[in-house]
Amino acid sequence: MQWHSCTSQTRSYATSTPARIFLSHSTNPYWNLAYEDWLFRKTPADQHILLLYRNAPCIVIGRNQNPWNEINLSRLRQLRIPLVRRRSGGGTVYHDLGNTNYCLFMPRASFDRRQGAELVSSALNALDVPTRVNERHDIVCESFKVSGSAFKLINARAYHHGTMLLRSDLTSLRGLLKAERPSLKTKGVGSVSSSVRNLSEWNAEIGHESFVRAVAERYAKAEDIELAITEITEQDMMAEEFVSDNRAELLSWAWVWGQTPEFTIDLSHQFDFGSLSIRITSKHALITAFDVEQSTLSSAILSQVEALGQAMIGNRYDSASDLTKESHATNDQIRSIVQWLSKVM
Ligand SMILES: Nc1ncnc2c1ncn2[C@@H]1O[C@H](COP(=O)(O)OP(=O)(O)OP(=O)(O)O)[C@@H](O)[C@H]1O
Repeated sequence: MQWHSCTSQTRSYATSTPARIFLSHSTNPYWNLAYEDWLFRKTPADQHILLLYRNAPCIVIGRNQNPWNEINLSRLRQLRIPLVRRRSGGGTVYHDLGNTNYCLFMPRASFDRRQGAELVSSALNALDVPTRVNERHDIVCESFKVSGSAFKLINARAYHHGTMLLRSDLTSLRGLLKAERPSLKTKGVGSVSSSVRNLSEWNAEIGHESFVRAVAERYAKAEDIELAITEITEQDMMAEEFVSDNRAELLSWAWVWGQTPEFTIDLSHQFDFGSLSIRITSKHALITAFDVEQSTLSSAILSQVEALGQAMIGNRYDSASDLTKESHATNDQIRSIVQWLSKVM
């Protein structure tokens, strides 16, 4: 048995498996997240690992979040940016090649919510960027958020992963994330919106390579290992059946949308011909109820609205707008209601 001592932390522990550092060359979020989960579940429980990766533009939501509450979905579709649901909790973040992610794996017994962020922040301080870790365990620079963190703990294992805004497209970031909709009630987790900045504002030279190098060096020192980075390609990932299966699950509708916690949405509108308030309930992203709460519509129109609502039950919430568009409404009033619904749902 070997003892690893930490030079920069107070932690000291016994391990039989030396710490390792991996750098992914894939920029595909599904492969990277699947590989991250493989490292979490399939490496020895006592092993400390650092994984670094970055993704092509995508939005990554937390395991228990509601995409309709977090994202400007029409903009996401317009920009053809994928929506990815990760396995850890926490909020919604934007990724692109200007954002590098780190993931620190460890035995649960050595897990500490702050330590990982402190390590990354001290690596940045060595690059002359004045970062610090705030009370939410986010890394901030002055008062601006530059990194967000999430954690996962299962049995004897834990990880802490985080983003790092080096030179991301902040206009896309802001345009794709949206304020929560007060009319949508959910048991899911809401994001905590912050003012974000890129680290390039403090260090014009900083980029993926220099960040990777600085964090890897700091980690090697803390773990008392030689600095050796194992580079991983998509081919390496594909060779592991667990990773391929995991990636397929991350791509599935059942995971991306179907994991959405139950929610209700209250929608009201004043039309020229009367008012309508409805409540739609959704479970596993399927419509489970459509209730008219209040209406001053004529009884003929109201019964058509109710029939439309009944037809929507059992359908995916994300296909409801198509369904309403497809309804062959011959009546102008119904057509207006259908158009309104397809816009606001
Ligand atoms: N790549 C990013 N890095 C840092 N902050 C971001 C990024 N993208 C978006 N943000 C900001 O972070 C907010 C979400 O923060 P929240 O604390 O809810 O999630 P998080 O737990 O930090 O996310 P993660 O777990 O992925 O790090 C967004 O509303 C936005 O203001």
